[in-house]
Amino acid sequence: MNHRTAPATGAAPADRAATEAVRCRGLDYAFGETRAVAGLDLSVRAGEVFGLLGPNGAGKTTAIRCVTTLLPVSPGTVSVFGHDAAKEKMAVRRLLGYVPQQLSADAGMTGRENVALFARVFDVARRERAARVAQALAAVDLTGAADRMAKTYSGGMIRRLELAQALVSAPRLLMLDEPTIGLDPIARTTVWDRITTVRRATGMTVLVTTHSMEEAEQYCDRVGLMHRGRIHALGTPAALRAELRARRRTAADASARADVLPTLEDVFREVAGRGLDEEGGDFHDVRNARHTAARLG
Ligand SMILES: Nc1ncnc2c1ncn2[C@@H]1O[C@H](COP(=O)(O)OP(=O)(O)OP(=O)(O)O)[C@@H](O)[C@H]1O
Repeated sequence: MNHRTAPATGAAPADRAATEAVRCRGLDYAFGETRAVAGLDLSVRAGEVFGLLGPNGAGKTTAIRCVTTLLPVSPGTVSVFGHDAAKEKMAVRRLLGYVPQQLSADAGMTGRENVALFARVFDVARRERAARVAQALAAVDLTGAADRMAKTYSGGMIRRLELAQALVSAPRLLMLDEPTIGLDPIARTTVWDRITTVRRATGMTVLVTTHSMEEAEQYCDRVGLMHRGRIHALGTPAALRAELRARRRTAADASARADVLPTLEDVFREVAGRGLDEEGGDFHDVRNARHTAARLG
């Protein structure tokens, strides 16, 4: 196993607050007998796009929900830009925008009303609200459809609407749980284009969970491979692939594959071992639709 930690680990707490957007140490979370997160150590650097990858049930959503303060942190510690998620919940919530897996837009309201609701919930100053709502809708290319009911939107538009809801409070940390699940390739690209553009303009940090190796390679600065509640490998996609090739060469792997640059999926399979096949799971997304749970907001 190759588990590297971010350089910020040894920094003084004040420096960390500026350079480390998310810091989890020894995070554990269990649903009854199921230990969903099991001693998670994770550092997300300020300004990066960090991808949390892993098969179904790896614990990604549970870990993200601990960072959002929606689930309690115990045992372990979680901080967001230096604010403790257990002790300073409101300070943490003010710093982040969260796009959950579950649908969070209300079909019976217009796009603008949906975003305005989030602006109120997230305490955007009343006199700034209309402008900020318009700005968030423009950032996701929904200005033209803003006054239509959300029930008339396509899946891709709904996802962009949810992105606008998360962006309206101008978060320093945007957390997205499988943002492109169920979308066609063009809608996926559009969602990522919008995320990338806003990040470039604002310098916000992005923490995303995904099953898509292609998206991780293309859009994430670093990825953490999560399996059974912990990160098992961490680095840039290119570094992780190069390291696996080096390991195969060192192991005097006689097969031709020792010369071929492995894919990110190869890295994951090596990290997770044979457990994936034995459990009948797969690294690929086994769902092609999103959960339709009650609205979050
Ligand atoms: N509300 C819950 N009650 C009971 N068990 C849960 C609950 N939520 C998650 N779990 C269990 O915790 C484990 C981790 O689930 P989690 O949703 O965090 O994984 P994940 O990596 O996000 O998976 P996916 O890729 O399918 O979204 C799984 O075994 C899951 O069955």
